[in-house]
Amino acid sequence: MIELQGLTKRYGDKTAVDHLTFTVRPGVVTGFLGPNGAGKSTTMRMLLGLDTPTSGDVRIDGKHYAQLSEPLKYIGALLDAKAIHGGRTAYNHLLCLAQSNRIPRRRVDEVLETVGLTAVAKKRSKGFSLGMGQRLGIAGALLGDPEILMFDEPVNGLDPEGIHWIRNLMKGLAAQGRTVFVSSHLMSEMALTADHLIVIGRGRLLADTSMSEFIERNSRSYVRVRTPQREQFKDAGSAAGLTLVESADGSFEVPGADAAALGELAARHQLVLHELSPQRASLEEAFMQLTAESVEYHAGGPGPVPAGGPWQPAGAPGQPAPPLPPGQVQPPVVQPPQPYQGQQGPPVPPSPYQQPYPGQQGQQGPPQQQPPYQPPGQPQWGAGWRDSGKRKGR
Ligand SMILES: Nc1ncnc2c1ncn2[C@@H]1O[C@H](COP(=O)(O)OP(=O)(O)OP(=O)(O)O)[C@@H](O)[C@H]1O
Repeated sequence: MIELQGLTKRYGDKTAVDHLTFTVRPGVVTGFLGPNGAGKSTTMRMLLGLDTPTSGDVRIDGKHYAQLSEPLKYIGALLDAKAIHGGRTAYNHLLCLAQSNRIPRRRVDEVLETVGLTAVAKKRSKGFSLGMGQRLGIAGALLGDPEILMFDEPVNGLDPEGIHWIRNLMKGLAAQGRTVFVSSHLMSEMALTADHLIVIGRGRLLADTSMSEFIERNSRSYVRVRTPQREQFKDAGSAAGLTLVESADGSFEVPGADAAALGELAARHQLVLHELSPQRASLEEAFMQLTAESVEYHAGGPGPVPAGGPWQPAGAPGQPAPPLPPGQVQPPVVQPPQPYQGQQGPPVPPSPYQQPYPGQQGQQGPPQQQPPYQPPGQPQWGAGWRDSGKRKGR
């Protein structure tokens, strides 16, 4: 578990992290989102003791990072894939990490196999592509078989197969009851991976809620209707007290409507429908809606949220988001995460360790959104050396 209490970091006049209080719980993948410069990396650095908080506190399983002996056995992190000694081979890089935390040498081979880098283990990392560097960073995070894993933009530079692999890896680690905290700008990927979301903007907490609640609260749902009898449908809808918004493509958007009721309305008036589909915003749309006021670095051209566009915050249908006074942010949306699956959920699947990533040795990847690696009877790596008393400081 990771706990932040009033965590604040100032660099001169700049407040990078502003009184952040939240808890990252085990058993779920928690996504950490925010626009560029929101303070995600600074928060993660403070967690690992790489930056000192100006005020507030951050703890890992109740301890400060500096209090952990052999910290790789508690928390594994990938912050910057390029932050490695380029002259070292992948194997030696991991061996150095392992030896500094009294992790057995055989574990290096295991994590290299897990991330699919065995074939290049003896190559210097300075020749690695971005994706290979990411894999090496992930291997380092997994090295100590920690209960807490933290990844800053882990899919950066990974090919589609690699993205699929890391998604399943993270879900599998969470399903084992571990704490998985991951930042990403790839909203489509986050939507597939994270169960819970922490969203920050300009260093402040904007939301701490489940994925579904986040999308529901920060977007508007509607039903799309397409009919060749547009005028008759308009009349029938108006008579029923519905608001019909005509789209440029000729379809109607009916906010707050129930698709079944609309179908029955059309049937009563003997109207032909070519489409009747409930629409829900994507995570990306909900994210842009919530963080619109917090974006510091805009590209040229129109802003990130279409003014008066179809997506409006929940509770204000048909109205653009009201501007906030300077220096203020929306009150955070805070909802407790789902119960720890390790306690109340289905049995925890075996460790993914020792399984090469999909594509290695011609293996097929597991189906999307399924726990990834379920080799029956596969021993969980780490149990041996942990039980033999080598794990210190717990
Ligand atoms: N060492 C530093 N000195 C001064 N300012 C810093 C330092 N590190 C970060 N900042 C500033 O703090 C703010 C937060 O930066 P941070 O890198 O944590 O954001 P981020 O959410 O990780 O952004 P991105 O998504 O672009 O990686 C930014 O305005 C950044 O310029």
